[in-house]
Amino acid sequence: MSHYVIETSQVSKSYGSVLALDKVSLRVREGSIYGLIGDNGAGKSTFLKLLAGHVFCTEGEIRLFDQYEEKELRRSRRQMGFMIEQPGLFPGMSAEKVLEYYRIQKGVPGKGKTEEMLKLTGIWEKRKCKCRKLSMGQKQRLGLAIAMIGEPGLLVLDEPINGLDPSGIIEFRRLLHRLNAEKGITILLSSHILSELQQTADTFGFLSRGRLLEEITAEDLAEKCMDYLDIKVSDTETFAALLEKYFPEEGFRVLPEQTIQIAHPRREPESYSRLAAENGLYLRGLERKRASLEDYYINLKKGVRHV
Ligand SMILES: Nc1ncnc2c1ncn2[C@@H]1O[C@H](COP(=O)(O)OP(=O)(O)OP(=O)(O)O)[C@@H](O)[C@H]1O
Repeated sequence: MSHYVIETSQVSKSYGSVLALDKVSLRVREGSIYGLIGDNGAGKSTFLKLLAGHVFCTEGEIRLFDQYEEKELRRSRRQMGFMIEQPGLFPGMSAEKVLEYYRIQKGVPGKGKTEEMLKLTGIWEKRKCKCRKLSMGQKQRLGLAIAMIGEPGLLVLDEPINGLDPSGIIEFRRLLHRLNAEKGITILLSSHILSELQQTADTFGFLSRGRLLEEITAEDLAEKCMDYLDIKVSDTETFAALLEKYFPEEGFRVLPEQTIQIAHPRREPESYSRLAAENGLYLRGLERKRASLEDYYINLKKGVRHV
């Protein structure tokens, strides 16, 4: 049975007259990498700050590791690592000293932890470098090391890939996958870079204007963001039989108007038209349709239902 480390129920947050979050009920399964997707101002940071206890909700309930009372929530947060807003990186201090400062501040025993985290996050080589001289990517890594220093079971990262160059993004993504796979850490991260989240997360939550429009697993999303080929053919029954015989691994369904739809086609469109022509069938049309995560999100915001 799935166990959820984060569960919010009908959580709302207003800043004066601005309703930043509107009845958000969201669940993060233990062991997952959850991507919170939303445009600028959608409420992502506010949601993550609520989890961190930096701001409080005006309505609703938050559960962290099954706890919901304020005192217990504070205890739960000690099992969490946060990278929300830039952590205080003292410009004149070395990366190692800064991490050591946070280790002591968090009461984590053993100087060896600092070394371990510097190595784990890939900035060991830069440990003597002053923070002001670190690149953006190195600062992000140090930020992650700070979030990781208490060996949390759950990481909450707000736009962690912001400002990283393409290779930095790839490296950071690999690092997150490693932390998830090898250390079993659950990760909740936000981003407005959809294509990147698509490669990182296994579950998605779409936030728009403070409302959670949908939660969906990567599997279901892949199904809905489908890549398919619509083939209009003179005789669908015969063509279906040909597909079964010659291309048995293709998944297809027969639609109205003499159309056969192939999901995730494995061949180039010409292969299908050739199959039809060689067997005396007349091809009336062939159309490839693809929907990206971007398309999906845009349609979701417009209220378009996906089936
Ligand atoms: N401290 C604050 N005081 C007043 N309004 C705020 C405050 N913080 C956020 N807001 C408003 O709440 C809404 C949600 O903001 P939030 O920062 O949570 O969005 P976001 O999805 O993280 O956006 P971005 O991607 O731009 O960081 C916005 O309309 C914003 O202007």
